[in-house]
Amino acid sequence: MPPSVPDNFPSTPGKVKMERSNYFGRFASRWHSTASARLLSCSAILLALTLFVLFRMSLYNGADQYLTRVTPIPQAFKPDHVWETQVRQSCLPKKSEGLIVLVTGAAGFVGTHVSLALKKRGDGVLGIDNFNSYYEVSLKRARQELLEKQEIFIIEDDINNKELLKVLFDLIQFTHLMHLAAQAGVRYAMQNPGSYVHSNIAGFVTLLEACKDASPQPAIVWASSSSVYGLNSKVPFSESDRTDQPASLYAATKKAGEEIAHTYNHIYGLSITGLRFFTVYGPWGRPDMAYFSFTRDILKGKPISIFQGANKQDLARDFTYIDDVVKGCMASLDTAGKSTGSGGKKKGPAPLRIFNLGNTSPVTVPNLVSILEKYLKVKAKKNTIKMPRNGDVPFTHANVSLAHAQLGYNPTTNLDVGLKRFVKWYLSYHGLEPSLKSQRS
Ligand SMILES: O=C(O)[C@H]1O[C@H](OP(=O)(O)OP(=O)(O)OC[C@H]2O[C@@H](n3ccc(=O)[nH]c3=O)[C@H](O)[C@@H]2O)[C@H](O)[C@@H](O)[C@@H]1O
Repeated sequence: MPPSVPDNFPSTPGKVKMERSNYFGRFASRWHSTASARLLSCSAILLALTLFVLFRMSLYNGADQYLTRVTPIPQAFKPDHVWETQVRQSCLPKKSEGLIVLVTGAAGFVGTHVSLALKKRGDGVLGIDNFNSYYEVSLKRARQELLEKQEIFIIEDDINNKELLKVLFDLIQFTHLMHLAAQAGVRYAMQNPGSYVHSNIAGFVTLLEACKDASPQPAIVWASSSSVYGLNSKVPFSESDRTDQPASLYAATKKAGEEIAHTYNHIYGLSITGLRFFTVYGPWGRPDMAYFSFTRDILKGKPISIFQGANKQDLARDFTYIDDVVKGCMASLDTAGKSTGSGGKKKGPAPLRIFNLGNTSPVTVPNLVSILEKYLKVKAKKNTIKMPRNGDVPFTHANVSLAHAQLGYNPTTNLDVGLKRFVKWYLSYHGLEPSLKSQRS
């Protein structure tokens, strides 16, 4: 709606305005002297009014479209008995002193693996995921099936639904929030920037608001990203290195998350641990990532593009295997100190931590492709092209000594071993190797 102008709104004083009104006065009085002129001026006013209304409507619709896509209005949430029972059962720990963890992005790659690991050791786990179509929803559904087999319930909703979160936090006293829901992908940020703001910033704040209001407040562990190091050229990347040069909007939203975490820790006493993941890969992985899309294209005989940096330098990533990352996540949950506030009030200082979870040995993209060729037993059709200016960084390399000292984090899977396991899963999942089909279940 156009903003209404109050009656007492001061008009711009001065000479120009006076002259304009006099001119229009004289002009109008001449025209209004005949009936036909009066008719003409009425039609002109009507036409102008119609055009103005149409113009405002088009503006409003445009904005509204944007708002509904990026910030859906929270739906009134009314839980029923069946829903409550599913939630309570899923949250029930199977061991004494078990954690009660809300996992966001539970149908995602890391979310699925962490949920299963928690459940396996007897913790209570509840998932939430909006099942968006950034990549194949069928893969997310297949992951959900895996979780359901282990009696893990996933609520299908958006983390921005604060009414749902209120009901949930009133119903269950979560000991921990494992926040893995995010708009991932470095390069997609140029196509759909709004989705990064929606999930990685607005969604995170909505969750933190729910956590700070809870009594007792849960401890929070969440996924930041190695991309926050951006154009940092000091290697390996340490947590104390500069992170003020993000190269993509994705990286900028993750960096914003780290600053937001500081604020909620400072004001409300929330215990918050951020984990900077380094290009996590493995079975049940993300189809938008290079190792996954290369596998698909190599098997289809389609050419793949290998990006190169300045001076034809190969790009390199500190590819980190999913099982190592899961261990880092579990250790972060186990060592997270308690939040100190309750009902929105801070009672004392709480831990605020940040850790690199990488592999410590970067591998170039051409090397990654060679390993895939070996296990797929197919030669790739390679196009080597200059890295597009789309937010990529030339290399990543983690220093994990802090995570090692405080979490006992110790990555043990190299890229060769990890990709062998990935290829085995990929072929089995897609029914490309009948003998492996039985292992899928
Ligand atoms: O660790 C991280 O912080 C990030 O890791 C990955 O981002 P990225 O490292 O770009 O992973 P891929 O998209 O799998 O790309 C890996 C490498 O392959 C290169 N690549 C990608 C695609 C392609 O067609 N060709 C190509 O050479 C990329 O430039 C990059 O060097 C994830 O996609 C992010 O969500 C995550 O936060």
